[in-house]
Parts: sequence; C-alpha cells; structure tokens
Amino acid sequence: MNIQFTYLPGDGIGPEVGAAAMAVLQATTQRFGHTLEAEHHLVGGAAIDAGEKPLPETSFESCQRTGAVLLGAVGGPKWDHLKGADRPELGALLPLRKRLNLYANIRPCKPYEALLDRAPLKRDRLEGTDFVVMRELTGGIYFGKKGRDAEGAYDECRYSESEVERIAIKAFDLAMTRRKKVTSVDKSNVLETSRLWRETVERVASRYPQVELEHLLVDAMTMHMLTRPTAFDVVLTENMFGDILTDEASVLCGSMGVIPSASLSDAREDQRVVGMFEPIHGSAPDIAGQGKANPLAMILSAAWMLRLSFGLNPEAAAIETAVEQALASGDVTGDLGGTLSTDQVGSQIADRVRRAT
Ligand SMILES: NC(=O)C1=CN([C@@H]2O[C@H](COP(=O)(O)OP(=O)(O)OC[C@H]3O[C@@H](n4cnc5c(N)ncnc54)[C@H](O)[C@@H]3O)[C@@H](O)[C@H]2O)C=CC1
Ligand SMILES: CC(C)CC(=O)C(=O)O
Ligand SMILES: [Mg+2]
Repeated sequence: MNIQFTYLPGDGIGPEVGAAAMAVLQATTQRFGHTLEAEHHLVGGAAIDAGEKPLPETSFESCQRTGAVLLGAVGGPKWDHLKGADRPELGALLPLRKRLNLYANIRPCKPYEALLDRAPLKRDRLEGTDFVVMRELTGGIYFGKKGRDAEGAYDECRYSESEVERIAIKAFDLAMTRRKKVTSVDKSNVLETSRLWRETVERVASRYPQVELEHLLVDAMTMHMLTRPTAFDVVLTENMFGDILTDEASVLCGSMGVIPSASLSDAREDQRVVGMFEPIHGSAPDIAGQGKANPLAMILSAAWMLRLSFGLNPEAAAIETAVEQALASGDVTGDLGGTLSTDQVGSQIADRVRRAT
C-alpha cells in the first residue's frame, strides 16, 4: 500500500519527536512492504517564521486531500506576543481541527506495566487503570467569541445540542466495544452549556441500555481520577475539560510524553474519515532543541494513524509492541528515568520493528 499522509512537524519539540516517528514509520513500512509518501508542510510558528500565515492554505489543502495528518505540536513563547488568529494555536491548530471537522478527540490512559511505579500513586491503586477520554474538540469555549471591552475580557462558551449528541454517540459506541461504562464530566451545577450537555447525554444513553452512565462534576473528577482511576472506562467530556483532564491523566501514565491521540471526523461524502494524529503534549519550549523530548507519544500517534486511517492493524501492533519492549528494557528518555536521546529512542524502536518476527 502507498501510505500517503500529511506531516506537520510544527514547533518546539514537534520536529524532534516527529523525526523519531518518521524513522519508525520508515522502518515499519519497509518491513511490511509498503511505500511511505509523507507530504511535509509548515504549520504554526514555523509557518509564521517563513513569512506565511499560521495555517498556510497549501498545508491545509494537503490535509484535506490526504485525510491523514501527523502533527507534532504548535506554539511557544516566541509567538506569544501575537494576537488572535495571528497566534499559532488560534490561527493554526484550532482552525485545522474545525475545518477538518475533527470533533472526536480520543486520548487513552492505560499505564504501561513498566511505568506503574513512576506515577505518584501506589501501584496497587493504579494497576488495572484503562480508560479512554472522548473529548469534544470543535466546540465550547476555545471556539467562542473572545475579546476585550471597556470592562475587561470575555470568552464565550457555546454548545449546540447536535454537537453534544454526536460526541456522546461516539462515547457510547466506544463503550459498547469496551467495559460498557460512560462517565460524563461537566459543570452542570454552574454552566448552562453543561446542563444541556447532561440532558443530551441522558437522552443518548437511553438508546444504550447496556451501558452504565455516571455523571461527575469536573472539579470532583480531578480528584476521582487520582483516587479511583480503575473505575473509569470511557470518559466523555467537553473541549476544555478534556484538555485539562488528559494532562492530569498523563501523570498516571508516567509522563506527558507517552499519550497519543486521534482526532476524527465523521465519514465524508467520499466515505473517508479524516484523522489527525498527535501527542497530547505541546511544543515543550523548556526542553526543545536539547534531544530530551520523549518521542513515544508521537510514535504511538503514528501507529494509530496506520491503524485508523489505513486499516494497517499488524503494522500498528508491531510499533506498539516495540514501544512496550523499549519501556520494559529501560531504553527511554530522561522523563522516564532513562538516558537515551529523542533520536536514539526513535532509532532503537525502528530497529525493534525491523527485527520483529
Ligand atoms: N497540540 C498542540 O500543538 C499543543 C500545543 N501547546 C502549546 O505548546 C506550548 C507549550 O505549552 P506547555 O504549557 O509548556 O505544555 P507542554 O505540553 O508543551 O509541556 C508541559 C511540560 O511537559 C513536558 N513535556 C511535554 N512533552 C514532553 C515530551 N514529549 N517529553 C518530555 N517532556 C515533555 C514539558 O517539558 C513541560 O515541562 C504552548 O504554546 C501551548 O499553547 C500545548 C498543548 C498542545
Ligand atoms: C491550543 C490547545 C487547545 C491545545 C491543547 O492543549 C490540546 O489540544 O491538548
Ligand atoms: Mg492540552
């Protein structure tokens, strides 16, 4: 198969973890007899520095055409002085998600055996943790009207019923393939959008009688995630809450550098589901350029792209097995207690895939 996708390394550690993931993709495609056709494009601060808009039309057009996107990260202090849509986050990342209709953001939290003792939780409390966050990605406060007025500043938070309904359906469908439990997280004691969220989730739940539904308020959820992480199966939540809760979930998994993500659309007219695959972390300016970034989240995101955009299950599994072996052998970066550089982690995982029988 010819694996044609759009590669957007972006900013900070994005190109570093991206290079490691590309090395693993090269090894995997060679090993399984495929060809790799990566369309490299600029996005975010890297595009701004090249005199372009944060999301150049050529970059967007490639994403739209290939329907499979591997993204590093965008943003960083260098571009923090910019305002509104001139910023990498507001001018590139959010429009990419919106324009590709990537409303379903899936982020797993399943700590690897080798990392169980790195989390600040006791092993016996963490063992068996295996949940997936289904985060709504194209609505809510990040996309609302924002601005300044004489009194200060505002960010509007809006959700339509259909936006809540479609992500709830995704969460219940996913729960049906897993342990049949959905925990919906909102702030319905205060927010009107959360009241609509809860009503709509209840309505969708009535179509899935086999699935247990639990509601939690987001402030309490931050505590429950640390005190009873094994209680969750599918965690359904809105855009900003999902953003924050998944950074918290990364602590259970040992590092920000190990959680991949998939952002998916519905099938388009051509039946293609568009997918963007990216680590949950950002551009990590504090470690950028030092070879310290953990590339596993990006490598696992590439594996998800092979599975979800190209249906290449054995290929994705080969990468995931190699990652597990690397973790078990301690061949990892400093955030996980290892001594390897970003590149070294990438090349030893590529070697493991090449050697796999
Ligand atoms: N999807 C995206 O493009 C995202 C972009 N951002 C942007 O990234 C920039 C930096 O944001 P921060 O708040 O610093 O969040 P961040 O996720 O980049 O970093 C938070 C902390 O985690 C560490 N970390 C992150 N990824 C790591 C990795 N792969 N290996 C080892 N350590 C890692 C960093 O060194 C830092 O101490 C901001 O401009 C932000 O808007 C943030 C999150 C997502
Ligand atoms: C610009 C942010 C909304 C990106 C982010 O933190 C995320 O999606 O995790
Ligand atoms: Mg985030």
